[in-house]
Amino acid sequence: MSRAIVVTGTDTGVGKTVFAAALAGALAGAYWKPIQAGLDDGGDSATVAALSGLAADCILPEAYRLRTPCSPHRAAELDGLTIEPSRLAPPPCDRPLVIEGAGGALVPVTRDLLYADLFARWQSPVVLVARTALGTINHSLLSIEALRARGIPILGIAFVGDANEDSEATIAAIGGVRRLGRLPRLDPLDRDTLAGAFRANFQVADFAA
Ligand SMILES: Nc1ncnc2c1ncn2[C@@H]1O[C@H](COP(=O)(O)OP(=O)(O)OP(=O)(O)O)[C@@H](O)[C@H]1O
Ligand SMILES: C[C@H](N)[C@H](N)CCCCCC(=O)O
Ligand SMILES: [Mg+2]
Repeated sequence: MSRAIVVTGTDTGVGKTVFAAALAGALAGAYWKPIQAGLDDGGDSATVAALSGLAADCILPEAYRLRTPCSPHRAAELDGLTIEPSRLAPPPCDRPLVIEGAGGALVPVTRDLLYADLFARWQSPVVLVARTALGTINHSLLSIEALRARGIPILGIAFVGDANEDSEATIAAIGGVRRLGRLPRLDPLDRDTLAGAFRANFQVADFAA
């Protein structure tokens, strides 16, 4: 398999999907959401398809598509399904594969498996996506500690939101992680504005093998 990069976050709704779309597009890569919980808006894969400009065959099919927008372990139970961890190995792909979790790193996949446990198995570099808003220092440092405790390689932290120079620098310094960049709030948010913002605020080489 070619290189995979895992995108996790400090919380749900922090901007993982938007960041993943920008990254996958910039790398001319592929995208995989192993478990989609909540199908009303087509799910994160549909968002990435729209925002990245990648061809449909670069959006790999989810292993599980669950109806309820909640933690995957519970969404699976509500759908009467058992999530089989062996189906959650990254699929073969000849492009850089961007893999998005769900919520934060300690979200349960099943009642005895967390996303972070999967990341530890995969040993692919992880990008932590974090808000810049108040509260992010604590959420980011907790997430970094949880990843480190499991021996997960951290590529760096990507911020989303308005600039908050001190919080961003404080997290990078205390957490001992690289600040990869910050995606500003985009209005409108579309394929062109996202690609431009990624180019302006991140170095693609930081994500290359
Ligand atoms: N840079 C941005 N500019 C404007 N809107 C953004 C930006 N980043 C994220 N958003 C918006 O914030 C919301 C949450 O973002 P997103 O879906 O990427 O979060 P997530 O971390 O992937 O959540 P989940 O845990 O559900 O997968 C979405 O409505 C998205 O369009
Ligand atoms: C439904 C949501 N958009 C995500 N797909 C799943 C978020 C799970 C969060 C669980 C939690 O931390 O309480
Ligand atoms: Mg998402």
